[in-house]
Amino acid sequence: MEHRCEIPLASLSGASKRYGGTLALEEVDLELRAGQVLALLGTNGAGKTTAVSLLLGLLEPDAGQARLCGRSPRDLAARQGVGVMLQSGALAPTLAVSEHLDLVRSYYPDPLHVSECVAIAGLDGLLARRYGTLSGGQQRRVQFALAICGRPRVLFLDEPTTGLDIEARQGLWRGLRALVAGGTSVLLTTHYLEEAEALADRVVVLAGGRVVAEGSLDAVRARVDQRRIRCVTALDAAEVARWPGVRAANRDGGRLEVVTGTAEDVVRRLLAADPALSSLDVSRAGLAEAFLEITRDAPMQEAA
Ligand SMILES: Nc1ncnc2c1ncn2[C@@H]1O[C@H](COP(=O)(O)OP(=O)(O)OP(=O)(O)O)[C@@H](O)[C@H]1O
Repeated sequence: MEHRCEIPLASLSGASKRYGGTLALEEVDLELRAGQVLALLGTNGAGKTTAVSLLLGLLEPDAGQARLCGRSPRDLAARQGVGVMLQSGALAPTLAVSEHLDLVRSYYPDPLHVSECVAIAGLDGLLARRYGTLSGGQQRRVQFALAICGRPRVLFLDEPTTGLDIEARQGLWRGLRALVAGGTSVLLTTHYLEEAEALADRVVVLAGGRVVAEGSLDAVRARVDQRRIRCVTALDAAEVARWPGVRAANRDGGRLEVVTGTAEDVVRRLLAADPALSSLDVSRAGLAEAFLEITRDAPMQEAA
């Protein structure tokens, strides 16, 4: 592999960024290491795009530091081998998809073959189409192809599957997994929690410009370690919701669904309270619940 760079491939240390009265990022630390897929999760306005912009040198931090391959992100050498797909991917509408691909491929010494780009990004039948005539989802796939066509060592994807239908989203995930298997490291931002669950080794959860959780998917889940209990019972949901350790209890037809951090205690109490209880199922709550739990108490910070 040519010129390997220092790890971490991308990092923020103590990075803060303010837009006028809004503190968009406050003392954020994060690292993307070789071989990783890091998902930056957060609700609208959490600071994800700002973090990516700092890492790419599109913005300068007010305090702290951004590094790309151990260098300033504004250093051309740092940006070599980096592929980028931002949210606002304005491309010439009158050029054909194949012309866009040829143009961007020409910037790189060893680009992917057009057929590889088509296969990875799902561009079958689109090469001859003018970019401006494509649907939003098709345009997103072209932007993805342009981000990967230079065989990037590091790929930044800012909400790559926003606007894609389920099939297209899963197609992009397959393409991304193929790249990762080939050695590409990825930092992606997403609102889609299942996207982080499907792709990422590590997650950083941002809320109000601060990192509120960081680690492996399992570690982030363990941080809130919740279980979902489902069962068929006549017990009253409102009453169960008041039991110690119960975060939520809701009824869905004949089934009761309980979210709790103390599953064993709650199961014991459910069985004692209703000997006729049946169809008991206990599962680990998904990242969605963990994420909501973590971000609930971290509102956006506005300066006075
Ligand atoms: N150019 C700007 N001028 C003023 N405020 C900005 C600017 N860009 C972002 N902000 C504010 O900074 C905060 C963080 O925005 P950012 O775009 O980084 O969040 P995000 O997590 O990417 O959100 P989304 O998921 O909606 O894209 C928000 O409150 C946003 O309104």
